[in-house]
Amino acid sequence: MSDDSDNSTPITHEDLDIMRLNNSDVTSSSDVINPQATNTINNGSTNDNIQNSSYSNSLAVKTNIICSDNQKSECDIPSKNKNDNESLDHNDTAILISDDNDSDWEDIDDNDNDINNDLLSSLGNFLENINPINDPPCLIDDSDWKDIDKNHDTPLLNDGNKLKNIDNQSDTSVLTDDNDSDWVDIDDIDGDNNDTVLLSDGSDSKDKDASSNNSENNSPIDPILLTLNAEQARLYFFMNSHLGVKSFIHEPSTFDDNIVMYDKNEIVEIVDGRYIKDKSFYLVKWRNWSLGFNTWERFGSLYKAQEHIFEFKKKKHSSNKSINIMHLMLTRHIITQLFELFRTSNGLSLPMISIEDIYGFFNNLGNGTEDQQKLRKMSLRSNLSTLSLDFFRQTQFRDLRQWEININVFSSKPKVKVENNIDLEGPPENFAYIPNYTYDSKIIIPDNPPSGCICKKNCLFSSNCCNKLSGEVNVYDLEKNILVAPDCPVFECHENCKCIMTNCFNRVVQNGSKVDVCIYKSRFPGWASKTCQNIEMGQFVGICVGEIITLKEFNRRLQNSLTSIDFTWKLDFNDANNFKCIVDCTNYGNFTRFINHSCEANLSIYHVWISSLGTYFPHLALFANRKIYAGEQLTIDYFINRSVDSLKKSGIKCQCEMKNCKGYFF
Ligand SMILES: C[S@@+](CC[C@H](N)C(=O)[O-])C[C@H]1O[C@@H](n2cnc3c(N)ncnc32)[C@H](O)[C@@H]1O
Repeated sequence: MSDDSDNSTPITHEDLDIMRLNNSDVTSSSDVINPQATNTINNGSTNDNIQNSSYSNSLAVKTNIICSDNQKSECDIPSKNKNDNESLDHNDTAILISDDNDSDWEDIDDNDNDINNDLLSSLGNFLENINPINDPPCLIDDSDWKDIDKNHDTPLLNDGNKLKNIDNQSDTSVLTDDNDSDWVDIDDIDGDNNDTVLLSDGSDSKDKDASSNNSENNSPIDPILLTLNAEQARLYFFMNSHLGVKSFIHEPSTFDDNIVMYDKNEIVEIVDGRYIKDKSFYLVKWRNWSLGFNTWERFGSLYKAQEHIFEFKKKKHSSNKSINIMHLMLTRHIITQLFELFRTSNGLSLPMISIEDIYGFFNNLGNGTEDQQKLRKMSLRSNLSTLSLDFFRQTQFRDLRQWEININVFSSKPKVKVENNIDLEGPPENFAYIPNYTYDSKIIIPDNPPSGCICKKNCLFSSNCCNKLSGEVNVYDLEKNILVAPDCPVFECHENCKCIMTNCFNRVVQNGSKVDVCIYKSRFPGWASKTCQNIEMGQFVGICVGEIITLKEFNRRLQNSLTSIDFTWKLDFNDANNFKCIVDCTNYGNFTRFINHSCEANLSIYHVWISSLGTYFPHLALFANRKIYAGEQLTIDYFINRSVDSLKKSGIKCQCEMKNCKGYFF
């Protein structure tokens, strides 16, 4: 591999200046590419890879968990496939059924009666029994929350000490002032712990009957209910309507004696804020934690991060999205502990907790010694948090599973799996999986190459073949692995060649990749791609597809924050200053869009021409530059020609963790 090769690299900050200078009208380009538009529908693709939380039979909730805040383990090991022969049709409605040991996706509209009919009928009864007029909705909708920006809004606490126990006895609460943001005494002597009902006006209503009229009654039924299976719906309803559960949101964490106070440097920003019965909650985006770890935290926990709250209030962009009580049961601290505690090599394995068990806890909360009561409360809190996590985990599985099905509709082979055993994030938003380049009508790509080779057979050792343009007799070996270096252009045979298409040794990229891959969540840096099988050195792995856009369009997107240089590739070859188009993978792409950078990458980018010889429109094809083993993360060197000094300018730390890491990213 030549050091001075200038293979396609992501757009860099330096490039941006060049592009702005070069930003002449490129829309009239007559260069052409001919994407292989073979969108084969992959019926019956079953992907067993998405792991479900598997329940054990026992109620095995652990409390007093001592874990570090950082997740140490990362599940990069490819998960075991279950031997499930049953296929889901794309038209089938899939739901998740939990059984003793495992959870499988089942076809609920098949005829084989293998669904748990009791669950379905109880779901039916449950949904029928919700009377939108008389019954309270399951969700705490926005009417429960006040605008946090009013003048009487949360005053910031003056003194962190106030967050400690105020009477050195069993009280867990702190109170600050009359107006706002106060922690309620959860073990006060008047015994009204379970009395509090959350009302839209913020006032308490003691011992209110769940079915009586109140201001929540006019809220519509949350549509999420209609997407749940019976168990999920039962849990969802229980958690969001049980008065005892609601009262728990007033309590400081019972995992710890003291409130967990996060450091301001752990926080990127506050993205949302709500009031619930005079308590302030803020949705936090954590540094080095992905969106799947955004959590609602109480003001007290954010005491040391008040400047982020100021920033948030300045922006005043509180969203009106509904949240439910289960979100409030899951602080980052708790999610981290539960992930640490229940992680297996295949994902999370959460214990089975029934609603009846929870009732048992509630009924016995006041019994026994003080220590026993405290322990029960901690166990209850732990159980409620685990139930909440399991709920979100299951809805996450459903969403990821749907994404996986959608992806495989477009790829006949290989199968692309999707996995997230790291956090609660679902499929990336605003991203569509595509099998090939996409571009609008401004970009004209002729697809009829003027001439082809006249080889009689398979183009092996033929000095008159298209591959001669590459300067080599053979670009690919007998196994169809690449022989040349990345700085060598590759010209494959095409439709105007005389060779026998099925036997030709000079057609590899156009026939597609044979590698099964997995898009998965890694601890750092977010989504990634890995291989599910061994890959030979030189083997073709995939093409970087996305939207082909002009420089003008690219600049427009950049200015409007519609794209980022991190997700774009220049379509240049050996001339970084001479390119007309860019591949933007921000919103459209395939698994290559999730490939992270490594200073010792295992994939190299090649420029491959097939039906179009237009200079500016090569395919960006990825080939293995060494043997890659099943389960290994796939990586590209984004900055192959960049010096450490030029990378340093960005100040962004590279997270590839390789021995020869250049240290910086972009
Ligand atoms: C093409 S995307 C790769 C997928 C990305 N990890 C995600 O979650 O969508 C490139 C982005 O991933 C992150 N990234 C990839 N490799 C990295 C590395 N070695 N060090 C730090 N960040 C990296 C950066 O945020 C970069 O903007």
